[in-house]
Amino acid sequence: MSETGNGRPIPVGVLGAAGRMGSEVCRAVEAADGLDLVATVGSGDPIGAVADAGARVVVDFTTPQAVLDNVRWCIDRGIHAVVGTSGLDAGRLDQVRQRLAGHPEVGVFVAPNFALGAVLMMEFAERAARFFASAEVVELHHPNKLDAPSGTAVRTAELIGAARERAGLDPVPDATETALPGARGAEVAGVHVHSVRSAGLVAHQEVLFGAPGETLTVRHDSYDRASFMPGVLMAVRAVVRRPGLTVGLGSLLDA
Ligand SMILES: NC(=O)C1=CN([C@@H]2O[C@H](COP(=O)(O)OP(=O)(O)OC[C@H]3O[C@@H](n4cnc5c(N)ncnc54)[C@H](OP(=O)(O)O)[C@@H]3O)[C@@H](O)[C@H]2O)C=CC1
Ligand SMILES: O=C(O)C1=N[C@H](C(=O)O)C[C@H](O)C1
Repeated sequence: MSETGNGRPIPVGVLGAAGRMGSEVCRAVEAADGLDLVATVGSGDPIGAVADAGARVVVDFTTPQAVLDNVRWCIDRGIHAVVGTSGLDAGRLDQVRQRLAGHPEVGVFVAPNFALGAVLMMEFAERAARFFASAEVVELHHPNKLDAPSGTAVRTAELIGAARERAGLDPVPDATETALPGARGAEVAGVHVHSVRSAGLVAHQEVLFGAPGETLTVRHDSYDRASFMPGVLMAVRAVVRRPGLTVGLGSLLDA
């Protein structure tokens, strides 16, 4: 099946190919109709291999430190990018937008979480936010994760914070006067975010809402990295038809 309209499959390169996510993405691309895995790049390899191999889309699952340079490199060479790596905060996304301005034909697709259930969990949390005085996010991950809080938790807190602001809610009630450092977690957009790291976990998040007499818990669990693959493949197929920056998988689910 042709994904490009030219009768040929989309050539795909993967950055971070030896990592937990990168290796899963390589297997998923190889097994997917209409996609062709043409280059796999690890931390010791030259990124130029993806251009040499003719990749039209690059998937990046590297590190928060490496990702921005990788994305800029792709944009400058007219290669579309699908980015799952965390660490592209609002300021860094602005830098991506600026770079794209000089390459209007290129698409960059960034999603803090490619699991469809996690996307829905964020949407449900955003919808619930205005009805509850209290909101806290607890994210739980495997102990090899480099960043805390997770990109998903930061994005969720931002969505909740914005919804609370639109609704004119007061700050979350909290009488804490003394606390050990970190006891109340990190604060993102006025929402407390707690990070748990434990062997046995993959990627999990709970959003706890509270109002007088009731609580609502919205929870998502990724038990296996296979959970991220349908979203990654969806983004790879979409990005060739979507110039500019797209953030989040939500827009694809409604298409
Ligand atoms: N959006 C989503 O749905 C998801 C996002 N993530 C995010 O993806 C990222 C990767 O996670 P994970 O796979 O668990 O991490 P890993 O550490 O398992 O993999 C990262 C890989 O990238 C390699 N690497 C580092 N720098 C470069 C570079 N400049 N070029 C090419 N390869 C490089 C590393 O090599 P080496 O080890 O030699 O340094 C490593 O093999 C994280 O930021 C994580 O938060 C994870 C899961 C889902
Ligand atoms: O490092 C991980 O594993 C994950 N990272 C992403 C994040 O930071 O939100 C997505 C998912 O939580 C898995």
